[in-house]
Amino acid sequence: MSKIIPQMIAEKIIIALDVPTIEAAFRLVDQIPQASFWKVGLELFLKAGHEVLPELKKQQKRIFLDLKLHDIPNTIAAACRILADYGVDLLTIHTTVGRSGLKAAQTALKESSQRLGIAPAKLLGVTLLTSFSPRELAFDLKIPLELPDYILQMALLAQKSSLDGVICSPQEAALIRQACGEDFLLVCPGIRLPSQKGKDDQQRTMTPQAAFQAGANYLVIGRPITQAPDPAQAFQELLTA
Ligand SMILES: O=C(O)c1cc(=O)[nH]c(=O)n1[C@@H]1O[C@H](COP(=O)(O)O)[C@@H](O)[C@H]1O
Repeated sequence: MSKIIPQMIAEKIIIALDVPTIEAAFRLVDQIPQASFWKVGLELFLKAGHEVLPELKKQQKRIFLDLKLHDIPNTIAAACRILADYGVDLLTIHTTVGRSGLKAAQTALKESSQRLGIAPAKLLGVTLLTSFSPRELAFDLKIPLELPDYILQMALLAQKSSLDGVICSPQEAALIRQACGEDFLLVCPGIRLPSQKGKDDQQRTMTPQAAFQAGANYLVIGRPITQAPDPAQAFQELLTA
């Protein structure tokens, strides 16, 4: 029988609701009552964001709204003013929008939340998607930096632009933690057990334990839990492995 994971660890796991319907989303939420932090990404947001987000809040779940914004500063700021209404806990933007776009997003979020009298979402910059390999960075994107150095530069840009933290693979967490300090939030997708490695689009992965040891504050886990025959059991097993 698997061990029950301590609540303190369970609260640091964000489960990705990458499902196409509101019914499928709340089936998962009901199946794993110990999970308190859920991620709504593009798929579910586009289908039913205006229903899912208020319902998650009603159930007192914490919410990571992962829309990975990427646009010019004026458009991003306008989107952030609208998104602030949802009162989510975390929100993502691509760090490659650059310093003015990152600052515009953070300012718009803070001003709108203040107006609404709610805590602003913490804004996280996506450094480099965990589905990228070093080879793709060099040969497809033609970035003339080693992958860890590129990601470090993106994290430093996010920090200089007043973001609260970044999304990075756990493989880069220790490097970013050392450069950006203890208060900078590191949220890490790309979580796989050794037996699950190399079976899908995730390229830069680590186990949950190793990711926490590397300095991650939160882990984002999707398919290893949501596509398992028994999601609640998979949640327990992943964190006690
Ligand atoms: O921003 C994200 O959450 C994200 C960034 C990234 O670099 N890689 C990444 O996988 N994600 C998200 O994290 C989740 C990972 O899901 P699984 O690969 O199924 O565990 C997905 O919802 C992705 O959209």
